[in-house]
Amino acid sequence: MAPTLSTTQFSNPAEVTDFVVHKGNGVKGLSETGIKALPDQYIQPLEERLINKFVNETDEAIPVIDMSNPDENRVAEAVCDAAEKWGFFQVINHGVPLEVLDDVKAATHRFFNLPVEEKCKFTKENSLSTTVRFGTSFSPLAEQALEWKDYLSLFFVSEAEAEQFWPDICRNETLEYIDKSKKMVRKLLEYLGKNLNVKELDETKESLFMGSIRVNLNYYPICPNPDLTVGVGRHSDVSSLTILLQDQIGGLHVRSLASGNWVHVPPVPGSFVINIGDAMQILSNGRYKSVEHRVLANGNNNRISVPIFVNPKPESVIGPLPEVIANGEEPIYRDVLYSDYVKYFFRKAHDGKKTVDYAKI
Ligand SMILES: COc1cc(/C=C/C(=O)SCCNC(=O)CCNC(=O)[C@H](O)C(C)(C)COP(=O)(O)OP(=O)(O)OC[C@H]2O[C@@H](n3cnc4c(N)ncnc43)[C@H](O)[C@@H]2OP(=O)(O)O)ccc1O
Ligand SMILES: O=C(O)CCC(=O)C(=O)O
Ligand SMILES: [Fe+2]
Repeated sequence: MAPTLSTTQFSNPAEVTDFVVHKGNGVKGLSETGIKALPDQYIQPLEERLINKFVNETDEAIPVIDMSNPDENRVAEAVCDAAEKWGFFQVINHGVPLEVLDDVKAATHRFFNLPVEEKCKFTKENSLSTTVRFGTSFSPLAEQALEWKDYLSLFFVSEAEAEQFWPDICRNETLEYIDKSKKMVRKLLEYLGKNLNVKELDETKESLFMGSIRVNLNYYPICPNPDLTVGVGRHSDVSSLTILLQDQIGGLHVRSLASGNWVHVPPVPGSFVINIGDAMQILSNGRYKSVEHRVLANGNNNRISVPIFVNPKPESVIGPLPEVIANGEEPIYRDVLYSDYVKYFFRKAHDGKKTVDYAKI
């Protein structure tokens, strides 16, 4: 007979929520109890789970771009083309030392392997800074069905602030990861900007495109019934650009704009997955696409990923760039305060591409 919740240490779903969300054990703690059946609150509606029906592993793949190609115009063209047609691509030979990537992955494992009392120092309730937050799922109080993921979210204010508030066990590696990725991020934004008639990344444009940085350390533990739930539900990022480091396990899927199929993003050692976020979609007046993506849960392996969300400053007003509108295009988005946009995103469950409607005219 299949095990049920009543055959585990939990006698009802509320006890599970208390253990995972309120006591801070996360889904990692739940997975490590040896739980054999997925608790009810993790069961996603059918339409959110039937991913395999729409996955096309062979015909479609997001572009892989070699950033070391000496023909820089070709690289820029490939980046802009992928941003318009896919909203997603992978980069190899990007100049970020592989050691930095290995170190931040190891630091992620170290953080999640801390005892629960240590991790709990960084929950929303306990954290000494609003820039540091350890949590689970996405927005547990707003969600009908929870997601099988724990995270540590770190908003960069300054080295001194990080020194004071970020967890010791992963601070230096995360700061180094941000620092060493900046050159690549600037290059990508320069390519994307030029194609929108933005001549240079001056102070104003820098603040709009890359005025704030958030890094999440994501942990997806082994799941008892991966087909019934998700690691991360369908969403688009609210960033301008996301730089994602994933390990070798796989599970990230992207919605193809051409076919509507879900396309797997295969792990490529030493690469980054790059995606356009909502802020860039809005700034480019819809030219670059912020595309739906999701992460499957996994029944055999723990998985980690480390996205850097490159964002406008919270106090920036974002709307279609004057350089884009100058060509006579009708703006399809209004001006919105970026922090309002992000709050709107965080206060509801993942809902595919609906956040961007907040800024639609
Ligand atoms: C977690 O799983 C995720 C996350 C993601 C993330 C994708 C992204 O694209 S993240 C990039 C977001 N951009 C920025 O952070 C830069 C701009 N930042 C800001 O404007 C502000 O820092 C702020 C995020 C709006 C927070 O401002 P603050 O004044 O402190 O507002 P609060 O009232 O504290 O928060 C508002 C609301 O959001 C919730 N929240 C805040 N931070 C986080 C966080 N890091 N993770 C999850 N939720 C967060 C907070 O709880 C508040 O909601 P309440 O209901 O509690 O009021 C993609 C996919 C994922 O699965
Ligand atoms: O873990 C992944 O591969 C993607 C995570 C993600 O989409 C996010 O954190 O926004
Ligand atoms: Fe995402």
